[in-house]
Amino acid sequence: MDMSVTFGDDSVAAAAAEAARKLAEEGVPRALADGDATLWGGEAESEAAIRLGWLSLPITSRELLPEIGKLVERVRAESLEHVVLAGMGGSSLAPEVICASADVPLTVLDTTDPGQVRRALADRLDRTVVVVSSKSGSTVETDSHRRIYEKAFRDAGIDPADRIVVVTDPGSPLEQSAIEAGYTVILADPNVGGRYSALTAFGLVPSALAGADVTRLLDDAAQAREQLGADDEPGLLLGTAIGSAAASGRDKLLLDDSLSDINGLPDWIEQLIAESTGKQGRGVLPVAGSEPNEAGDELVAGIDTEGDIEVHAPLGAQFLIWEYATAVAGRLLGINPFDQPNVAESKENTTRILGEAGDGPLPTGTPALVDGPVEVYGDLPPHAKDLSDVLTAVLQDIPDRGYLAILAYLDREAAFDVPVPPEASFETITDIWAAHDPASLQGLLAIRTDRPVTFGWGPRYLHSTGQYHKGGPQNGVFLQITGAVTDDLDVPGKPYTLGRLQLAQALGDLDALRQRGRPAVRLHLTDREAGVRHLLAAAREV
Ligand SMILES: O=P(O)(O)OC[C@H]1O[C@H](O)[C@H](O)[C@@H](O)[C@@H]1O
Repeated sequence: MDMSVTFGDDSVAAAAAEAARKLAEEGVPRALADGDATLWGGEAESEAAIRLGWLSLPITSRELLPEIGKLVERVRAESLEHVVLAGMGGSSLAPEVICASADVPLTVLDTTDPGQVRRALADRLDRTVVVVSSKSGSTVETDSHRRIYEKAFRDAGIDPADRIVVVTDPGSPLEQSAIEAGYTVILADPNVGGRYSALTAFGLVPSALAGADVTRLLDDAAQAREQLGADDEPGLLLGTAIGSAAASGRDKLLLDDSLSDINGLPDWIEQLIAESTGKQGRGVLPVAGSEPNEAGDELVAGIDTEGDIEVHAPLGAQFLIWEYATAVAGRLLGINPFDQPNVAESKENTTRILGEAGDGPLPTGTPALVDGPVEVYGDLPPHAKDLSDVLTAVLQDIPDRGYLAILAYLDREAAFDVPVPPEASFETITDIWAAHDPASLQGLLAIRTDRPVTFGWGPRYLHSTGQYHKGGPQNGVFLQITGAVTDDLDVPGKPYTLGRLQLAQALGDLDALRQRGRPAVRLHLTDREAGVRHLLAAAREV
């Protein structure tokens, strides 16, 4: 099995080797492989002591395989072929990449967009099994999905207990309610944090149900594990490369997987790196979905692809290598790589906003400008007369060494619903999709600045890069996009609809960013499809 970290940039290689040599002198690689919780300082120790279980998962998770095997058999016997995963951040990013790489279908719900959830509900409900995954058991999005599916099943005369599988930590409120409801419950290893949980039940259960070979994943990870602790091991070199580059100012980590057979790993790495390092005004900004632009603060990590650093390994091994690397980089950066101290800020704001609004409208404020189907909220320069001016102003606002984050609280799949001509070539079809996809904004704005431009779907990013946005360096500029909801969805047992929760989440994060003095503009699409087209057209004019 090819498993290596190599370097396309000699200076990065030299700095990584030097940092690795120093760590080896201190005995760090071995100590980390053995699960030493003291490596990140006294303040981090108590958390680290219950967060290093990922080091042994390639072995310990094998114990889950018989239980998972039985579940897969039952689900197959009942012809439940549509696997839906409700889970945020660490509870869905790994299964998403595992299934995409294995080319098996998995519907991931990590959204509060009513349209996106409705689409999943409308798809083969009679043959759907839903995995409700939440480590804490209290994540609002996942709780909402569970409630919505329970009702949908009941309305269709299906017993939810036959269709809902819960993955959670022992003792969580979800474990309790799931047992009471008679659901199948698979418990995860509580000594592993969400973003390190790819090889726990959180990664394995939905992936196995969808048809991925999870034994192979553990086998590949086990091979990577055998090397941990050695002085020239891939995870150590990757971690020292990332940590030493960041210390010398190359703290934007561009993730390039364009030549890899692994599908979508950057989205998983993004959470791992952003939540682990982005705190105390420090951190490494992961950038997924963007071309290298050779800015001085950029470091390109290629996954089976050329880069300043290149990581070659099968997926199971990639997980472990990146986790070990992140723990190493955390030590070099002087941060605790196992907490996420600023994620809660936006959640608390959302709860407050919903509570204060009661039944009334949410506090959206008044638009500073309206351009066709797009309302603009935020402080704009006086000369801004239309959307192109707004985008220009936003780009000009990015400080030296800063970045732009586009945050879209929209339906991630809406672009694929746009009708295409029956005889259209694949190229034409992808062009049509791109013309309706809010994510196209990333590329359109990236070519107009030498600063990194990131793109995140809300509320998904709140559980990933959201930590870095708030806890990392004070150099981000934020462009949030929200949209009018035409067909909302009730959240059974809750006073809000999904659409109202989605908007409150956007407003909650906007508040958290502004409270920290981060420049943030919100664009609201009063007609989503027309709004996206208008926005992309405006970006082309910048
Ligand atoms: O698995 P859950 O407890 O539902 O948590 C899902 C996600 O929520 C939080 O926002 C954390 O910051 C993430 O690290 C975590 O992966």
